[in-house]
Amino acid sequence: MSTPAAEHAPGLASADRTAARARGLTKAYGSGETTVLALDSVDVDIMRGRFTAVMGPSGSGKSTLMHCLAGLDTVSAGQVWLGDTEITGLRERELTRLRRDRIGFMFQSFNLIPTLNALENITLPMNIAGRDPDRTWLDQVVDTLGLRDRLKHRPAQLSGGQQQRVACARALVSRPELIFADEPTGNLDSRAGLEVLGFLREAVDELGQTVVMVTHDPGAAAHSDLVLFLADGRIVDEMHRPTAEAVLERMRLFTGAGSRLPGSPAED
Ligand SMILES: Nc1ncnc2c1ncn2[C@@H]1O[C@H](COP(=O)(O)OP(=O)(O)OP(=O)(O)O)[C@@H](O)[C@H]1O
Repeated sequence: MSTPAAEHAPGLASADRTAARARGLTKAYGSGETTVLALDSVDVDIMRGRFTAVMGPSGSGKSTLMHCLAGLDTVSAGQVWLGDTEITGLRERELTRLRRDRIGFMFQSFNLIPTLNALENITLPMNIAGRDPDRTWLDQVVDTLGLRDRLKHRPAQLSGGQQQRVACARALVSRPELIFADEPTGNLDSRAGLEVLGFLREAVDELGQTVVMVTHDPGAAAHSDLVLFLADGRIVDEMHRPTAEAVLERMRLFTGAGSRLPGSPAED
C-alpha cells in the first residue's frame, strides 16, 4: 500500500513537499532458501515539517525501512530519494557526506562519545564536517532542550534523559532536512521519555524540523502527526492525528489481542 501522498504526488514535482520518498523499496537479506524479505516493494512519502511514526510488530521491517531511507543500508530493488537527490546508487563516500550534511540521527542507546562533554558531543558532527554551528541556532536548541547548565558535563555525569536530550541537540544543531529517531525513548523512564517526545514535537512545530521515529510504544506514536503501520515488510495501514488508544487498537489487528498500553490494567 502507498500513502495518500505517494498516490497523489508521484515524480519529482513532489520533491519540495517530501523530505524523503521511496518507490518499490525492496530489501532482502541472505540468499536462496534462507532469504528474508525485510521490505516488500514499499512506496512511502515522508512529508516535510511533519512528525511521522513507524510502528509494527517485531521483525516487520521498521529499522530496515529507516536504514534504507537514511542511506545506512543498500536496497535490493527500488528507489529512494532524500529531497530531490536519488540516494540509491550513490557511492559510499557520497552517502557518508549526505548523511553527515543532511540527516540527523537519534538512537535508543544515545551514542554519545564518553570522553567529550555535552557541548562537544552536540557540535561533533559539524566539527567533523568542518562547519561552524550557527551560534544563535545552537543557543536556541540548547535552551529549548534545557541543557544550558549541563554543557560542560560528560555523558556519565548526565541522567539517561539528559543524555538523550544531548543526542537530540546533536541531531538538531545542523538543521538537517530529516531527523531519524530509532526507539529514542526505549531506554528512558516514562517521564524522561515524555520529555524527549515533547522536544521532538517542539522541533517539528516550532523549529520546522521533519522527524521520522521508529517506536513500539503507542503512547510515543501518539505524539506524531501520522503513524505508518508495517507488517511483513509492507505498509499495511496509516493513521493521522493518532491517539495512544487508537494506535493500540490498530496494533492489535497485527499482533493479536495481547498488547496493552504501559500502565493500563491487564486484561486477564
Ligand atoms: N542483517 C540482517 N541479516 C539478516 N536478516 C536481517 C538483518 N536485519 C534484519 N533482518 C531481518 O529482516 C526482518 C526485518 O527486520 P527489522 O530489524 O527491520 O524489523 P523491526 O520491525 O525493526 O524489528 P524490531 O521491532 O524487533 O526491532 C526480520 O525478519 C529480521 O530478522
